[in-house]
Amino acid sequence: MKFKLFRAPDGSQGGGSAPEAPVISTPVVTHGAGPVGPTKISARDVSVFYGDKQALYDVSLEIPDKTVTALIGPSGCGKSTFLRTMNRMNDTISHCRVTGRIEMDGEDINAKSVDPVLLRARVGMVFQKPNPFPKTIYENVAYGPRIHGLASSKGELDDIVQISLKRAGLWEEVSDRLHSPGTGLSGGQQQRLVIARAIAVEPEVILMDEPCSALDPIATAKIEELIDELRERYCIVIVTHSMAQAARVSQRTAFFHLGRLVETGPTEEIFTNPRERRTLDYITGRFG
Ligand SMILES: Nc1ncnc2c1ncn2[C@@H]1O[C@H](COP(=O)(O)OP(=O)(O)OP(=O)(O)O)[C@@H](O)[C@H]1O
Repeated sequence: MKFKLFRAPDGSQGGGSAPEAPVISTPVVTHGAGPVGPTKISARDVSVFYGDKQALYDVSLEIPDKTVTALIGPSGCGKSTFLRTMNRMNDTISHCRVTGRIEMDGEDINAKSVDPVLLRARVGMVFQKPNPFPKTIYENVAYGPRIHGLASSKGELDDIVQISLKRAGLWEEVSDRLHSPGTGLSGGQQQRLVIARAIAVEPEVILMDEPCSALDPIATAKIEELIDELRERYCIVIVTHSMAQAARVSQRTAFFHLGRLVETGPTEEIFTNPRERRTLDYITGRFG
């Protein structure tokens, strides 16, 4: 599989001169050696505007299946904006306009025929702050399958709830209190509950927007382990401010700066031998 970094017609993506190798002397632990899947999502020349203000400029990026892709870059560079284009969450912001093309499995996700609610079931999202519904643990997970008609009986729904909680690594901790409020769980457990909720509607892609930033180191480690397990089954895209986290959990990394995609590639390469000076400066903490 060959991954391309498409450049804007004026060649402006990237910019700056390539740094000289070797660039980093400290060892970086990555899962980057594993194979990546075929392209799941393909973004071409995607620009996003909030009113008159342009937040993303001609971003073109191929996102592989069965792989964790990390989006990194300084605050305000457009990571979350780009993440939201992949399940049309930007549609919910009235002054937001998206141009360019985003395909999932070769289909234009912005086509008139695509129902955004169904798209968001296929492309689930996990936010920074765990946001369980004010319902029981069981109902948090059962809600989506029920409204999408995925279970034909109570028994089937019970199975979906159990499988989803197991895949999210939470079953052991909650199997004896499924009918207690989801909001009564710890922050890390709530985040895994939210992941179970996303999994329950059989998504193909899971978008994660800084999913560990509200969690302590132990809960963070559990979520990172879970992400590593989930990648066998799903296409995962994670926005993170933590270089260490990007290096630990992802196989591909895309570095954004000032609304542009500067560089993308295998995580190990981005962290040890980036092509662009700006990437090097960011990962070595010179800005951001
Ligand atoms: N709803 C919105 N309305 C107007 N401007 C917005 C909105 N959301 C984001 N922006 C602007 O778009 C730009 C990109 O923001 P975005 O949140 O995508 O960046 P980010 O890289 O995810 O930042 P952070 O790491 O701080 O979350 C910023 O200038 C931000 O102020």
